[in-house]
Amino acid sequence: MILPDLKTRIADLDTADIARHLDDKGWAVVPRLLDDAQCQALKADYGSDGLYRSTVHMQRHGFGRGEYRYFRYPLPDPVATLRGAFYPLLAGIANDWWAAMGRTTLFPADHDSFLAQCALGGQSRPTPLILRYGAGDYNCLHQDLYGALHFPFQVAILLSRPDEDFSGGEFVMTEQRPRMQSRPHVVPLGQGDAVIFAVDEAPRQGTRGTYRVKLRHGVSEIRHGERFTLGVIFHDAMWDMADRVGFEPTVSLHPRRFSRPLP
Ligand SMILES: O=C(O)CCC(=O)C(=O)O
Ligand SMILES: [Fe+2]
Repeated sequence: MILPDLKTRIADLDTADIARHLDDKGWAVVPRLLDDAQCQALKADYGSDGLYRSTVHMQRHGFGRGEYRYFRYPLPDPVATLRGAFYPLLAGIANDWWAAMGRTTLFPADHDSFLAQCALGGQSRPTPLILRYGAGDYNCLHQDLYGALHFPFQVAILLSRPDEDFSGGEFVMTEQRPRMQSRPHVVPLGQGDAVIFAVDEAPRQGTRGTYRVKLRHGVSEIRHGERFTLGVIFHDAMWDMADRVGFEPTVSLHPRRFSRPLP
C-alpha cells in the first residue's frame, strides 16, 4: 500500500534547500514528517515478530546498548512509502556528491532499479529497521554499510517525544576531517522529525579543491524512559546479521585531495 499524502509531502520537499543543508553539514532535518498516530503505530508494531527478519542486541556485538529489528520484505507502510519516495528526491544530490568526489558510477532515478543493482552484487536483504532504547542505552558511532554498494544518504525518524517519553538520547554525528580535529554535530529532533544524513563520506570545498570528510552517527545515552527510531537505509545488505562499520581508524584520514571535474 502506498500512502498518497506521505508520498506527496516528500515529493514536494524543497530539494535545493535539503541539498544546501547536506552540503553544509552532512545532515538535514524535515520537521513533523510522521504524525503522532503513525509514530504510535510503528512503536506498537515493534512486538509483531512476523514483520522482522532479525533482532540485534547491541551489547552482544559491542555496538552500544539497546535493541533493533530489521524489517523483512515486503516492507510495511509507512516504511515502504518512505523508502520509495525519498530515494528519487535524494538520487540527484547523491549523483552530485559522487561527481564531486571523483566517482563515476551513477545512481538510477528510481529505487527499484537501485535495488536491482544491489541484488546483482549479492545485496538483497532489507535494511530498514526500528531501534528501541531504554534508560542507560546508547548507540555507538557507526556507519550502516552492508556491502560494497551503498547509497550516500539515509533517513532516521524519531518516533518518541523528547523530554516526555525520554530524556538524553540525542542523535549525534562526528565528521572526521583530513589533518584536522573531528567536528561534532548534535541534531535536534522532535517526534516525527526525519533527519537525512550522510552514510559515509561527504565532499567539502577547500581552498585547494574538494576534499572528503567521513561521517559516523550514533545516539548519546538515554537518561530516562524509552526512545524509538525508524531507520530507512536505501541499499540492501549482503550479510545476515547486524554488520555495520564503526571502528575509528588508528591513523588520520588520507587527505585524498582532488578537484571537481570540469563541466
Ligand atoms: O536511534 C537513532 O536515532 C539512530 C538510528 C540509526 O543508527 C539508524 O537509523 O541507522
Ligand atoms: Fe545507524
